[in-house]
Order: sequence, then C-alpha cells, then structure tokens
Amino acid sequence: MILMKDIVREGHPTLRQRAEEVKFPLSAEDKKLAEELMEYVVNSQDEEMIEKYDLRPGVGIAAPQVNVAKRIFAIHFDEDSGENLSIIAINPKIVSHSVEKAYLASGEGCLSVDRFIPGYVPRYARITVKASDLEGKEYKMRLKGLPAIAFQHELDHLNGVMFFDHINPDNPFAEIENAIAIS
Ligand SMILES: CNC(=O)c1cccc(C)c1Nc1nc(N2CCN(c3ccccc3Cl)CC2)nc(N2CSC[C@H]2C(=O)NC)n1
Ligand code: NI
Repeated sequence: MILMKDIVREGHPTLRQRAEEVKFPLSAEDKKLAEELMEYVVNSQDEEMIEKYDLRPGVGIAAPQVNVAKRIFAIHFDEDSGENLSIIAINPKIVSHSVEKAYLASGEGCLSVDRFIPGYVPRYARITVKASDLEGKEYKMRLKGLPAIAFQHELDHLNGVMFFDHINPDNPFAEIENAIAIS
C-alpha cells in the first residue's frame, strides 16, 4: 500500500515533468499502480487508517506524486461526502469547459506540499472530461464543484503544474473575475 513515505514532495523533479501517456492493455505494473492510487485516497479518508498509518487525507492523488511519470490519477469521494465520484483516470483530458471559474474558498491542499499555501486557485467551474478506465474503456463525464476542482488539480500533476502556480503572487486573495467560491 502507498504510505506518506512513498509520496514525493515539492522540489522533486518528477512533480515538474510532463507525465507519459499509458498504453493499453495496461501492464500488470501499471494496473497495480492505478489500484494502489485509488486505495490510497480511500484509506486516507478513513479515520482508523489515518491514525494507523499516519496518512494525510485527500480526495485525489496522481502517479507523479509517487514518482511515476505516467498519466494516471485516482479521485474518490466518500458516499457520505455528498459528492458522487470515484474514478481511476488514465490518459485524462478536459474536452471542454465553462467560461465561468471556481475556486476553493479555503485554498487548496496537496499531498506533495508540506505547508499551507494561502490563496485562491482559479479553476474552470464546469468541465467535460474524458479518460480511460483500467480496461482501456474510454468514458466521458461532466463535472462541477469540488469534483471539477479535484480533477483539474490532479490533471495539473500530470503536466508538472502545482496548485500554487495559479495563485496571484501580488494578492493571493484577489477577486477572481467571473468566479464562484466553493466551500
Ligand atoms: C474541501 N476542503 C477544503 O477546501 C479545505 C478546507 C480547509 C483547508 C484546505 C487547504 C482546504 N482545501 C483542500 N482540502 C482538501 N481536503 C479536505 C479534507 N478532506 C478530508 C479530510 C479528512 C477526512 C476525509 C476527507 Cl475527504 C480531504 C480533502 N482537499 C483539497 N484538494 C485540492 S483539489 C485536490 C484536493 C486534495 O485531495 N488535496 C490533497 N483542498
Ligand atoms: Ni496535489
């Protein structure tokens, strides 16, 4: 299972690389990696597992964060979170997006960033995405709210982008044009 010791932190070069597309059928190694990414986010939302293995909670994690530069990430929202999304995304893409933006009112956190970096992270409010599942079957979905934010945050990791790259350096809490706050 993936533990915090397996997660590379800001400054590690893999976090600044463009991750490689994955070929299908997946190798056993890539399939295991994808399943372990999903296992991490599920474990990280379980109080007992957090306690037992000292996990940092998250709703998403991307392969570059465990030092594998491949275009794979997992996002999981617990059923009682009010959100309905649990996906392994392979070779994910945003195919279209709203003009309207959105940002987390409390700022963003990242498993690879061991400090709190305050500031609004402007993202698209609504996105239409496509990705493949473990079997290589392509799926398409429309996301909004926290799921849309998480998808964009994890997709950034596949392109060597960190959430704080988007924060206004002059005024981290500057009003974002045509944007809604998500709390
Ligand atoms: C909604 N809370 C806020 O916004 C937020 C609020 C305050 C501070 C910050 C800094 C916030 N920001 C932020 N908080 C999260 N978590 C809140 C706690 N939660 C969680 C915790 C415990 C059990 C189960 C769960 Cl589910 C896990 C997820 N996650 C992200 N991000 C940015 S996009 C990818 C996602 C991610 O997984 N990061 C590791 N940002
Ligand atoms: Ni992150």
